[in-house]
Amino acid sequence: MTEQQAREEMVKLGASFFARGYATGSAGNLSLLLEDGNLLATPTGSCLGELDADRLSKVTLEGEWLSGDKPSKEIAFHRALYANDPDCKAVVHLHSHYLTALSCLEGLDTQNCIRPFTPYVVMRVGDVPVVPYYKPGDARLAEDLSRLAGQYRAFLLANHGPVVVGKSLREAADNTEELEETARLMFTLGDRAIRYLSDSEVAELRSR
Ligand SMILES: O=C(O)[C@@H](O)C(=O)COP(=O)(O)O
Ligand SMILES: [Zn+2]
Repeated sequence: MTEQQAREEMVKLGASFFARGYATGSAGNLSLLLEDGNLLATPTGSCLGELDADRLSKVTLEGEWLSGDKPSKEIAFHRALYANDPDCKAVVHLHSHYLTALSCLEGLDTQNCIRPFTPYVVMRVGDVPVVPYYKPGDARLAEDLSRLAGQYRAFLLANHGPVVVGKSLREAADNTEELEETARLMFTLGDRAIRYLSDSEVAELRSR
């Protein structure tokens, strides 16, 4: 994919998230690894529904701002994921409604906050660890994600929202949506008794 195609893909997916209510206001940020080894990221304060392909931020993996508008305040945690996960080619962070609601609950299993009850989330994402609460932009988000990177495809920032990696921005976006729909199902099911997938059913999905 050329840099221009990557820019257009980011604009298109940002607009799609926004149009369907997965992103609101200026919350959330996206990034992807360009073929030249640099990162393309959404500018800080930008609305995902109104990104401008020519004003997207270009930064090095070391964090030097090369061109475009000032990068997201979360660029450090995006960089931490690329640096520590060779399969990570794109990152999506949203404040999507149900995952953010989930991130505010007490007593989450911090190793995996989404106990599997449908197959697709296991097949596409797997376990989702919880990163403790730090204020947005805090360097500790990058430190914690550095340690978890490479072992997981998605993370839930406590009292904040999801962070999802992918081999492409499209894959990261699709997986974010799958997680958001799973969180929505959790709230829909509420206190009803759920038949969770058994360990062997989960293992079968993981070994495909
Ligand atoms: O929650 C926050 O403030 C950030 O994590 C965020 O979602 C938007 O920050 P920018 O990417 O700097 O606009
Ligand atoms: Zn955020």
